[in-house]
Amino acid sequence: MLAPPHALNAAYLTHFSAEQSCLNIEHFSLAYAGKTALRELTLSVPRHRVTAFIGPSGCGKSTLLRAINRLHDLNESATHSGRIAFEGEDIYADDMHVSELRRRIGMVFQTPNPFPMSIYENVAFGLRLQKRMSKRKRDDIIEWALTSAALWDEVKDRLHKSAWQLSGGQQQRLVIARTLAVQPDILLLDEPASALDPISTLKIEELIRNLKSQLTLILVTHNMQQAARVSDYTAFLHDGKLIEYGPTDQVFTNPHLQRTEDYITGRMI
Ligand SMILES: Nc1ncnc2c1ncn2[C@@H]1O[C@H](COP(=O)(O)OP(=O)(O)OP(=O)(O)O)[C@@H](O)[C@H]1O
Repeated sequence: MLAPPHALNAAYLTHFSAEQSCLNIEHFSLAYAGKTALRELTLSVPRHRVTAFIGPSGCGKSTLLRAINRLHDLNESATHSGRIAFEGEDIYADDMHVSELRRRIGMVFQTPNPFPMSIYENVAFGLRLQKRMSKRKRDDIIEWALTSAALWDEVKDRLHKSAWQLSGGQQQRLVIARTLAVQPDILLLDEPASALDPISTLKIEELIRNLKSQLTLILVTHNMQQAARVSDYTAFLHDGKLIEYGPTDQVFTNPHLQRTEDYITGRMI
């Protein structure tokens, strides 16, 4: 059991201790071509929990998620200050191994993006980098990843068929399986169900709830019901700032701040 969060720096900004959290964002700011997108964010993310980032369009949710995965590295206009520490290590340190960081912190995007290859090869993709792995071991991991992504039963008889023959919802679960196969510690999900039908969306939500026994999840969503259904903690961002952060039940039923309530009840879009 996770101990209750402690050391609140303000009643509406929950803070987790170093033992409770795997990711610590400290005074992190980011600008695109000098235009500020994130302002002095300080936030810690608890292990084996689902944390939702919510807020109006343009508030910086995806920018923050991409910063955690160092996806701004190739964008010369993006500049940042402050620190993001993963298990105590500064992810922007000069000696950080970025591909290893991205193995340990996987990311799934809004639109399913399976590679143009078979279902099996999609999940095997990251494992092929580990040259010494036997086929038997690789097959076991592929079955485990597809089972964890709640897809195994639907694809076990057609593993060598093209991934593009799957439905959109199945493709998104395949992408999650591909990410899980390399055994990340954190899974970042950027509106993973927004392109899917309601039934596929519910499957992804169930999957998210089940996966937290294995890893830590961070979910960006526009869908308030989805955040309420799947997350344990919710961070509300507005205009690049962290406004309120706390247990999802509390943020949704009894928020501390009027601005949070206005957003959750649809009075602020
Ligand atoms: N690559 C980029 N170059 C320049 N500005 C960007 C870039 N990406 C995002 N922005 C700007 O940064 C701000 C935050 O955008 P971001 O996409 O992170 O917000 P968001 O909360 O995820 O929005 P949405 O919910 O609409 O996806 C916005 O003003 C956006 O226009």
